[in-house]
Amino acid sequence: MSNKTIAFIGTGNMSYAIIGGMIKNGFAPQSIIATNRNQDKLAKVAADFQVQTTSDNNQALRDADVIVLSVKPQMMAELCQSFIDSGVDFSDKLFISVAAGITVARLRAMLAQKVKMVRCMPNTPCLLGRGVCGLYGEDISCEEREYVTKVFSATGIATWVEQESQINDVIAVTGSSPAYFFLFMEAIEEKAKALGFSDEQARQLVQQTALGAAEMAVSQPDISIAQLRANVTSKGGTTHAAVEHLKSQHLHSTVAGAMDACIARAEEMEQEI
Ligand SMILES: NC(=O)C1=CN([C@@H]2O[C@H](COP(=O)(O)OP(=O)(O)OC[C@H]3O[C@@H](n4cnc5c(N)ncnc54)[C@H](O)[C@@H]3O)[C@@H](O)[C@H]2O)C=CC1
Ligand SMILES: O=C(O)[C@@H]1CCC=N1
Repeated sequence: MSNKTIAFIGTGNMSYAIIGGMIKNGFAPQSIIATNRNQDKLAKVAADFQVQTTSDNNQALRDADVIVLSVKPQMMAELCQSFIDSGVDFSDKLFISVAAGITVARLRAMLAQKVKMVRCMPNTPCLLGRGVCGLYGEDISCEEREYVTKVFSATGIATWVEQESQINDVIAVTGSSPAYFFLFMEAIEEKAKALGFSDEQARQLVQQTALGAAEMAVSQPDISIAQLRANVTSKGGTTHAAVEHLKSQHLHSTVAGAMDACIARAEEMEQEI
């Protein structure tokens, strides 16, 4: 299975990141096909990673053993219908969907076949090999599970969940959460500029601090994140004042509410799409 060809159908932000992680971690470019309707996007992925590219999804469907469905959820039904219309026999292919809010049952209905199916919930740091992917599979062999684990381990941490509903929890915890961190960084950057730092300084200061904080957590797994925060917080000092303000504004419940909203939206999409 590890010699298989894998095709990414709709290579936008997310698939570009997964392909980048795979290439960085030793997957052969010739074993990867990227498709897109947009020629500029195909040219970029070809130039950056030397993978095969085509705007012909049906050709990719025919040539690959593993098909990664990575268009926006709203485009999925149309894409699946085009596969059916192509006449290509895809009954024995392994499908992987990275789409939020579309269940295995719905994907199989769209493809009009009970295909082997994995749902994967990745995040964009896959590009750097620092991603997290939640995985859930139905009717896949041990060998296929191993292959999928190998692909997504190349992009960071890959973890299987037992229940499909847990994929929505993964979206809230890791799929969408890079955006929460970026939003926090944006807020600090904006205030740094208001305090008079240049755009370049503000960007450098915020990104280096975010990186440093993340590396502190990663390099000291025995120290809780709460303790790392406490270590910055001198009694009666400046950080204490800042943290108390954030707490008074209900930061924890705001974040929990955001994650609940994320899950609720995924559940809503499951009904809509
Ligand atoms: N961006 C993210 O952080 C994450 C995205 N996802 C999922 O990944 C999927 C893709 O999201 P993004 O990459 O952000 O979107 P995107 O819009 O960047 O990429 C989708 C690409 O598909 C292309 N496309 C659309 N229809 C096509 C067709 N019929 N044939 C060939 N190409 C076609 C578009 O030109 C576009 O470049 C979504 O289903 C989303 O739920 C999952 C986890 C994280
Ligand atoms: O916003 C979205 O719907 C996708 C899924 C997780 C991250 N981006």
